[in-house]
Amino acid sequence: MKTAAIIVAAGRGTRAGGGLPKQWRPLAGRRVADWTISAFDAAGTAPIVVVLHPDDGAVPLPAHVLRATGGATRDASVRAGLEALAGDPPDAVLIHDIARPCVTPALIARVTAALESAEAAAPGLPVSDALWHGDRGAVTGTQDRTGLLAAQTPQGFRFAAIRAAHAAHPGGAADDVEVARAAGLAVTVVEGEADNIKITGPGDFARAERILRGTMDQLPLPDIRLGNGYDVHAFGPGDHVILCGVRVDHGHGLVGHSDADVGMHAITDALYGAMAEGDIGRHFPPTDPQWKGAASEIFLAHAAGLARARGFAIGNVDCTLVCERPKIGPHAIRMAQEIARICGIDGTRVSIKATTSERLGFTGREEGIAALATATLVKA
Ligand SMILES: Nc1ccn([C@@H]2O[C@H](COP(=O)(O)OP(=O)(O)OP(=O)(O)O)[C@@H](O)[C@H]2O)c(=O)n1
Ligand SMILES: C[C@](O)(CO)[C@H](O)COP(=O)(O)O
Repeated sequence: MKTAAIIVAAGRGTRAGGGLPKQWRPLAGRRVADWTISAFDAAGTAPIVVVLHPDDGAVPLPAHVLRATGGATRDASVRAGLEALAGDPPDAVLIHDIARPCVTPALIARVTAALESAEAAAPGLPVSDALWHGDRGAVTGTQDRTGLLAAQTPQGFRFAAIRAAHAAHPGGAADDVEVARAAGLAVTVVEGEADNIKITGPGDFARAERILRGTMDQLPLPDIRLGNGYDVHAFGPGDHVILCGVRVDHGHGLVGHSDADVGMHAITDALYGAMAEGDIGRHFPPTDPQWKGAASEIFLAHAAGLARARGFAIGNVDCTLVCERPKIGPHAIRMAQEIARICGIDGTRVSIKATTSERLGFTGREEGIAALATATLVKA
């Protein structure tokens, strides 16, 4: 069943105060809105429509999120979200307040699952406090709480049914369950979550922050590995060198069993090192004639593939080439692009730089080139 989400975000958050509408205020390191949207991403709900106030049209949102312009009331904003989806209608839709950033993917999944057999489903929690009527600071009566539930979002519906229900409703509903019931839809109650609070007043930010930070503490730490690599190749006869996959004209070539790409070898060894998998020599023995003159891309692609197979993403690669000549600067960007292509990562994660050794040592005497590399591997 294709289940979309409408996240209503066109309110001004007047009760929360603070100058900025509450959905754009910071909370535990990101905006309130980012927490809410990422919970739906984590639950695999797509597409997601965020309904914005006309003044917020330019607010940054993740690229995959659809935008709609809301109205003067919550139900008008929901209708705008429904119309934004109507061109390519989903089977079902979850309607959620952006002001509930502590919603969990598990709750979203419960509501979604309930829609397999119900025309509408929404989270509710039995009211656990006693209820009073009050007037000007005085209790004027009590209210029996038997059968009372506190209503939460996301509230889920078959798309065509809730669109028709909203079209027929005169407006002024507290939530979409009220609209659905007015149209005669049966609504199944799904167990809500006490932490799925709606940020309403100024004090709710601290409470939501405590909830979210608690969630973050329970997340397993990412598995981060760091590897280094070092390689040297001597100059020999020739008219070019291959460095990080790029041919560079030079008065000498580099001597080696393979194409002698010293930079790519150092990077490959950094990846193997991060996995405690030895070095190139272990995987591609120099005594094996099949690797004679081989393009070093084969080695790097193997190390990157092994990392992927073990569930690691390459976080970044940093390589320093040590030589007086050839000059690396004019080729560094192309080298980084080539390494990124072979590793299957974004070019911004690769750095290729160079230094001379101030004419000292074998690199200073231009007898060869050395390369050092560092790479990180990350498993979430
Ligand atoms: N015209 C409106 C009013 C409300 N909402 C959304 O409906 C949700 C629940 O509303 P509420 O918590 O009352 O938010 P605000 O209207 O922003 O708050 P306030 O009443 O304090 O101004 C929020 O995600 C809010 O952005 C909306 O999309 N369009
Ligand atoms: C939709 C809702 O969050 C369900 O509890 C609630 O009705 C929104 O209330 P508000 O009056 O817009 O704050």
